[in-house]
Amino acid sequence: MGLKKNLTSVTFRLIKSLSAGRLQSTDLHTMGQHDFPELKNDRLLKAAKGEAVDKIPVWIMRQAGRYLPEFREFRSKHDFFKICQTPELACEITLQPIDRFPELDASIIFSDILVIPQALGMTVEMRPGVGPVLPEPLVSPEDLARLKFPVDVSKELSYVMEAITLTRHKLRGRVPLIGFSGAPWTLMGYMIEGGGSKTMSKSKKWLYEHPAESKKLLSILTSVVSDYLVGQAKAGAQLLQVFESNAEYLGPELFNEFALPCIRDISEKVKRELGDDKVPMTIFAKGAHYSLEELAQSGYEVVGIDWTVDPSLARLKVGSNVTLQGNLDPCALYADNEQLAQRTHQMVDKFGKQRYIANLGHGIYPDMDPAKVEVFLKAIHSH
Ligand SMILES: Cc1c2[nH]c(c1CCC(=O)O)Cc1[nH]c(c(CCC(=O)O)c1C)Cc1[nH]c(c(CCC(=O)O)c1C)Cc1[nH]c(c(C)c1CCC(=O)O)C2
Repeated sequence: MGLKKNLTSVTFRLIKSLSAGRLQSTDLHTMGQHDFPELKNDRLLKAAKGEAVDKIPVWIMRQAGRYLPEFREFRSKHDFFKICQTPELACEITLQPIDRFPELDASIIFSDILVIPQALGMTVEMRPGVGPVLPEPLVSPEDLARLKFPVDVSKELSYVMEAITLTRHKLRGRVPLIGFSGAPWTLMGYMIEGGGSKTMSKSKKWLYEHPAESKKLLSILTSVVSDYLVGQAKAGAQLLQVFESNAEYLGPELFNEFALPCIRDISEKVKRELGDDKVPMTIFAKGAHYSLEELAQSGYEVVGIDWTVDPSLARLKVGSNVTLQGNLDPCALYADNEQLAQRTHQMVDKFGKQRYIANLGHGIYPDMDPAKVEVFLKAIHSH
């Protein structure tokens, strides 16, 4: 019943986009909610569920981005968040790496983790050469009153749901579509620091100085992130990845007290809400090598690891009930082709072919030669 209502409202918004001239009429014809094109490449989903695969599935974090000349060309004409907010622009960027690299086994919707602080009423700008800036960060717990909560994500972030539905159609079943969100602690960090930070000391200060208010903020974020992920799955995302990119600033104690409970709550809420329409979920907590055992027990089918973690040790820690994802050093793509292929093969040897999704250990760097991506992808598939 809830699902039906949600789908109807997504379709309604697509029709509104059409009448506003944002979509072509041909888009609407192919947009029946229950007739997505049949998936032709299900390696990613099979590996996530622990089923055998013919080849190791591979994709790349930040695969749609500045290392692609076609992205830079597109970006020179459009504002970053304008792309995120315009379904057909987000769709076009999502498809760029898929069109270029036939070896990719997954697409990830073009967006950003910082659309959540925006939905909560905060201003976020993407400044060239700087990265994201939140000009009015949360300074003290009184600032929590500034957040617009509760928030109806199906309204505030409807553009992401529309982009997902449109992209599922435009992919024509070539590969599955991944939806994503930032995890609460990582989002809290940006909201307090006002952007990136080398230490996260302002947001860590909150954890020590205002633990109850920190938990309140984290619980607001947990609720919004859960609704957001449910909405993405209903709109057509076939796997959901949660990015806890700032786990590296916490040690096991702070992580277990503040970040992990939210990560657990999110998988539980999302799975409960989706019921029979559940999709596999991935947790990527960058730098949380100290918590791999706990992460493997936190309700996610896939645990992503960064490049500092040895794959064999990670497997020992997580056991055999989860799929591992990762973890080539993004800088290994600067090596010559032969060395890159060799290092990629060594990595796969350590992970093994079962319950494994190949990726880099973090996002690809903007100055990377796209030809190196092809070497990496081919080395995975030829293994
Ligand atoms: C921490 C984080 C952010 N955003 C994201 C994370 C988690 C993953 C990670 O740890 O890298 C996630 C993200 N951001 C982007 C995607 C798109 C999908 C994809 O992976 O292809 C995804 C999955 C686009 C983007 N997000 C951003 C760009 C580049 C901005 C530009 O085009 O000017 C892209 C393509 C900007 C961004 N957005 C963010 C930062 C710190 C930056 C600046 C750093 C940088 O420039 O790479 C916040």
